[in-house]
Amino acid sequence: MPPLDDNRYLKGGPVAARIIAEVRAAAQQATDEGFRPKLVSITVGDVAAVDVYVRNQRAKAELAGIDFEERRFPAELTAGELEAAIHGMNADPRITGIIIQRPVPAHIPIKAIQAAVHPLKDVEGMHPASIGNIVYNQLDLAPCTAAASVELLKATGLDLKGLEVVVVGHSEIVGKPIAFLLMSEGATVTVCHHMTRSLAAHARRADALFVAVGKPRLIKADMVKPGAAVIDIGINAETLPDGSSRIVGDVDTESVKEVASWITPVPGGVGPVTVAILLRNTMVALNRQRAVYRATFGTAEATLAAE
Ligand SMILES: NC(=O)C1=CN([C@@H]2O[C@H](COP(=O)(O)OP(=O)(O)OC[C@H]3O[C@@H](n4cnc5c(N)ncnc54)[C@H](OP(=O)(O)O)[C@@H]3O)[C@@H](O)[C@H]2O)C=CC1
Ligand SMILES: Nc1nc(=O)c2c([nH]1)NC[C@@H]1CN(c3ccc(C(=O)N[C@@H](CCC(=O)O)C(=O)O)cc3)C=[N+]21
Repeated sequence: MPPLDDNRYLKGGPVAARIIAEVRAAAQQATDEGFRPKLVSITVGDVAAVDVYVRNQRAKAELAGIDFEERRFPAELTAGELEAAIHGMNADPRITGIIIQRPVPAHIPIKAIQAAVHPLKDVEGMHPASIGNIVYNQLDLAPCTAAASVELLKATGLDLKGLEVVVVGHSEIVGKPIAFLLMSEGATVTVCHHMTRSLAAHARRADALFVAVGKPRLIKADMVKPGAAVIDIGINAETLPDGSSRIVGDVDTESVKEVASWITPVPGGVGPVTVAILLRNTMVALNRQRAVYRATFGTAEATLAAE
């Protein structure tokens, strides 16, 4: 197997740019028709892991023509206060999408908070009703990182039907939805986690390996099948001996790139596509809200014309 050359790096930039261009056209059209998309990001407390994400959300939303507002709450906020703020946003017609940045402080029950977001404004697909849609093979609004990871695998041109895929990590927001999305596409999916007996034995069977654990260099070259596609979802801050810090993934890219046929770099891989999918989801949510307006206020003729 030849070592990976430069164009086998599965870069997120071009995939993200294509998605953002599509979102931009859709946002422009919706705005012209009187439905301006607006995404609100909720952060509770100071979380370094969220800062990069929110900064990129703001920058790309601006590029796509989507209004963006960041609402930062103090770490002492109670769950009740946060729920009340979310209910206010649900009822505000100017706000068309809401994302709750994770993690939130331990005293706030994240599941209850995600369920407080109205499903029609749930741009991250984390409301139980939204995540349930994925089980029913309705895939147009999936959790952003999971959808981004699958989008990158598709960019290899590999046929997902019958593809042997291993997902390492089974969190609700990343690993599990990846497994469901891939099952819907016809892949044969194995999910590994911290109790898996031989991670290496499973990982080595994979034609496509997804890694979402949060442990730098967990996946080494001897755990990867020659010619596989490796999607590295990890975003870990690493401090260098000189005191500076950088972002690394969960895969030992230096060694794995000698074995794999495709590998997503960190940074520059899944991250930028995650942001693009969030904006695409914002338009999916807006279109669902418009369908409700049409169904509620449209005359029969107008409803037919819009279809
Ligand atoms: N690129 C992006 O857009 C995003 C990147 N991330 C990054 O992805 C990574 C994972 O995030 P997230 O899913 O939220 O993290 P979680 O901590 O919620 O989940 C980690 C998962 O890894 C599993 N795990 C832990 N140790 C091992 C091990 N030794 N072998 C196999 N599995 C193990 C855990 O299993 P168990 O529960 O059984 O312990 C758990 O399912 C992080 O680095 C995060 O920063 C996250 C969101 C977005
Ligand atoms: N509800 C919720 N959903 C998330 O998806 C979520 C979250 N909370 N909390 C934090 C983590 C982390 N995360 C990132 C996404 C993109 C980049 C990103 O764009 N990274 C770029 C830029 C890196 C840089 O500028 O240094 C890259 O990897 O190339 C980073 C981090 C999403 N997360």
